[in-house]
Amino acid sequence: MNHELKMAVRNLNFYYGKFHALHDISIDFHENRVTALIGPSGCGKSTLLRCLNRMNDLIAGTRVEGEVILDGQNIYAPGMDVVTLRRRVGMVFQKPNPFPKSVFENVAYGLRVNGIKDKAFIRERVETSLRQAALWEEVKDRLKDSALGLSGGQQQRLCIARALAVEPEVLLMDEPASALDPIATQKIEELIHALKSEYTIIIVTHNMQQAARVSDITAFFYMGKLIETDKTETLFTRPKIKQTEDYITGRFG
Ligand SMILES: Nc1ncnc2c1ncn2[C@@H]1O[C@H](COP(=O)(O)OP(=O)(O)OP(=O)(O)O)[C@@H](O)[C@H]1O
Repeated sequence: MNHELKMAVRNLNFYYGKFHALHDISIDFHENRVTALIGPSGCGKSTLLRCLNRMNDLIAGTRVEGEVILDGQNIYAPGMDVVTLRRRVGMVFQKPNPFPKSVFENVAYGLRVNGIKDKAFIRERVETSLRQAALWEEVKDRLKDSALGLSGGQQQRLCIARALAVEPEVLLMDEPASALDPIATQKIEELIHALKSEYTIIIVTHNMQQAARVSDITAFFYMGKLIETDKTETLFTRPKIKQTEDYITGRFG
């Protein structure tokens, strides 16, 4: 598989008002790799994830310094089209958040927002995305039913299908399985594994076993700082920094 550099964060500082939430973060994300961001609650994992598609722009009083480079282009440079950026860098949230619309319309939504009107194309994208999200077989006979009638695990796979429909290049996942039972969690983890052949995936997780299972690279954060990044196996078996070791052995956090 090709592991070209896809995104590079360079000397990123992030502030919520006066609160300095991320300190001088530099990290690379590669194609066809899953990178897990781990660390105790409040260490800045979700903040960093939201910096990668400028979701934090929506929060008043925030400020960013440094660069996030996507295919060689700084996403914070003036003139960057944020709608295009968010199409290229899709996001799945912690709690499944389908719209109160049909299964079909949930997946078609991003295409319609992007101005696509070709019905046959939309149908094809909806089916392909639902297949990629391993949900097609379960919903193919209920495409017109409300998405709110699906189980929590199905709703989360629907949200993944919705993110995939617009053909993103990078997929950001903020604790995508934390609201799900073990069987639904396993499905999401299998899905992440299958999707990495096509995407660059960055996942925030509280669950260290999950990070160990799904990711190739793990980054450990503590109090807004990136402490250590390594191959997942190395980070969990031979961490180089004491804080990482204390965290993964359960001595704090
Ligand atoms: N909208 C906001 N306004 C002000 N401060 C915020 C906001 N969102 C997050 N913070 C603060 O920024 C810091 C990092 O939060 P963030 O949510 O990124 O951490 P996290 O590592 O993802 O935590 P968790 O694992 O609990 O979700 C925390 O101190 C948090 O209180």
